[in-house]
Amino acid sequence: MKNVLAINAGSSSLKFQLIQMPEEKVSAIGVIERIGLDNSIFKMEVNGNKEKSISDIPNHGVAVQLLLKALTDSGVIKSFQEIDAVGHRVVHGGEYFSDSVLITDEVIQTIENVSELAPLHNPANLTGIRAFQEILPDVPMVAVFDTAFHQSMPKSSYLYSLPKNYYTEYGIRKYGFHGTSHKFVSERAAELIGTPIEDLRLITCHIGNGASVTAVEGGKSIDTSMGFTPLAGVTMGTRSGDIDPALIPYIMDKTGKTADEVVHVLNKESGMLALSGFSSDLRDIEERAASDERAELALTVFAERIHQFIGSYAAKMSGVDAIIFTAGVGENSDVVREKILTGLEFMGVYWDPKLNNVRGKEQFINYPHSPVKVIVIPTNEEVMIARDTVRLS
Ligand SMILES: Nc1ncnc2c1ncn2[C@@H]1O[C@H](COP(=O)(O)OP(=O)(O)O)[C@@H](O)[C@H]1O
Ligand SMILES: CC(=O)OP(=O)(O)O
Ligand SMILES: [Mg+2]
Repeated sequence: MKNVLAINAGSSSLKFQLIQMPEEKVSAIGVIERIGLDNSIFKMEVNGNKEKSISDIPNHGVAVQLLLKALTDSGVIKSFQEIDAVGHRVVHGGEYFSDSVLITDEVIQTIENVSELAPLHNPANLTGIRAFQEILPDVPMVAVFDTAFHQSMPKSSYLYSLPKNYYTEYGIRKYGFHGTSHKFVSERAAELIGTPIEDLRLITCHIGNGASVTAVEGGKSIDTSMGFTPLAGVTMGTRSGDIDPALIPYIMDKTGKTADEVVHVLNKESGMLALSGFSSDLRDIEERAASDERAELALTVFAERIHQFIGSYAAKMSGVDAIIFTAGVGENSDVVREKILTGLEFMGVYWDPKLNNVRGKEQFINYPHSPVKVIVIPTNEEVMIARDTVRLS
């Protein structure tokens, strides 16, 4: 048996799960938020017991120390020595990684080199890796990339229609993200359907705060809605998704903002937050939709973009065997799923409103006679991280 710690480090947060492998049993789960601010929050759940504490956690190094101390204090492990390996989510691996990898100095250098491509995510991931290296120098660590699963995309999907040297000199291309989740739910869908994944055409919809849709043919990602960065594709919580690129200089001109400031607006002040005018959180928006026109319109835009991607990927694969919904919204919102699926009957999608009334658990929501299956599958990026960590450490 091995104890694997799966880490998802953000700029101001650190999510963790301690997982017993190969049983895939979660022995502790938690999150540290507001790192670097005052009143940082530490939350952990062990065997159904929840604990929460507030203190100032100035950096990720201190957060890691606190996390390890909490794990030993709670008795899940007796000492740090019982942690056999640590797996880290790394958002951007560029074209260097088509699989997870054991972390070496060279790997860290490469992740650092591609940080420019994901300035919101990679530096935070690296901070997490370094903090663990310092405290657990002899424990093997593995990096699991959001981009890896999408490295199978053909050139025709990942090349932008731009001068060739932009790709060859600057690495400008579509990379795609949430790959760990798209891979997890496609493998699980094949198991549930009972058909080898090699024989399936799947469309996986990861709809959380960040959202992306992927075409998975024969178990491989062949196209995905996010792009060079996680800003592209469908409308998200605070991200615009696809817009006309000519808007950027136009907005700069009209508002006096710099390019960086406009990109910040597109990442943090757009999407559902901008459309609804009050929240990026889907629960808030659903609650008000009946009485608030802007909230209802936000829901419609959100669902319509995903609906269109499904049509486009079905065209690309000359058909689809199953559509999969996952992540916070995909797993929980029958309202959004209904809006996305309505009107897809022309391509053989027949879904049952009764079965669609489901939250947070695996369920087929199509009628038995539907040629296209529709499945809700809770994602589990952490267990994927733990599996790869065991395989590579
Ligand atoms: N029961 C629910 N009904 C509707 N939406 C939900 C529900 N639970 C969570 N969500 C939505 O899921 C989103 C967060 O998804 P999540 O996958 O946790 O995002 P991320 O990992 O990107 O932070 C939020 O918009 C939240 O409102
Ligand atoms: C890559 C990405 O968009 O991740 P998240 O949804 O966690 O923000
Ligand atoms: Mg997520």
